[in-house]
Amino acid sequence: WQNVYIGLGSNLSNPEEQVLKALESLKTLPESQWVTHSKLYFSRPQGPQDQPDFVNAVALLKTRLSPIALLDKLQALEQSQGKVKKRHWGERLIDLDILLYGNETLNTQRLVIPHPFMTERDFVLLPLAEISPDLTLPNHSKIKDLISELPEGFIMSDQT
Ligand SMILES: CC1(C)Nc2nc(N)[nH]c(=O)c2N=C1O
Repeated sequence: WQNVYIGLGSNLSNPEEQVLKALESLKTLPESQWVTHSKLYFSRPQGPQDQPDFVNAVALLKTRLSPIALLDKLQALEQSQGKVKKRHWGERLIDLDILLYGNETLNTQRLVIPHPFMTERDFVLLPLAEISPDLTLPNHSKIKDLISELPEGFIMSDQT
């Protein structure tokens, strides 16, 4: 079994509900075991600012699915939830990203693991640190150190 961390994000159509719904559907993935999920984090958009605030979370599962098989399942979940992605880095109904897959690295057209932008995203690093404070990345960088090196924060609040 491999530990896999999934990043969730939404900023359309009641984002909190979209993230909670996606968390429930992650529990139904085949060949996988649900472990835990972070609180929900509310943040200003990173990148294009002309879009609504985001709700983000991170889930931890154990899976026997290969990275690509998992990606296919996550993309199917996004579609079934009604993923509406108008423009690149624009608003979206739900995003499910593979952040980490065990200690593996992958660089293919469809999938790059660890997620290429995760190290400069507080809305990924903070929920990750909440569920796995001592996590280190395949390149041996520690989540705690990455958090201390972050530029200004986007997080406004997390779910109390
Ligand atoms: C548009 C872009 C880059 N910015 C984001 N900004 C925040 N706060 N949360 C996200 O999930 C997110 N996702 C993105 O893809």
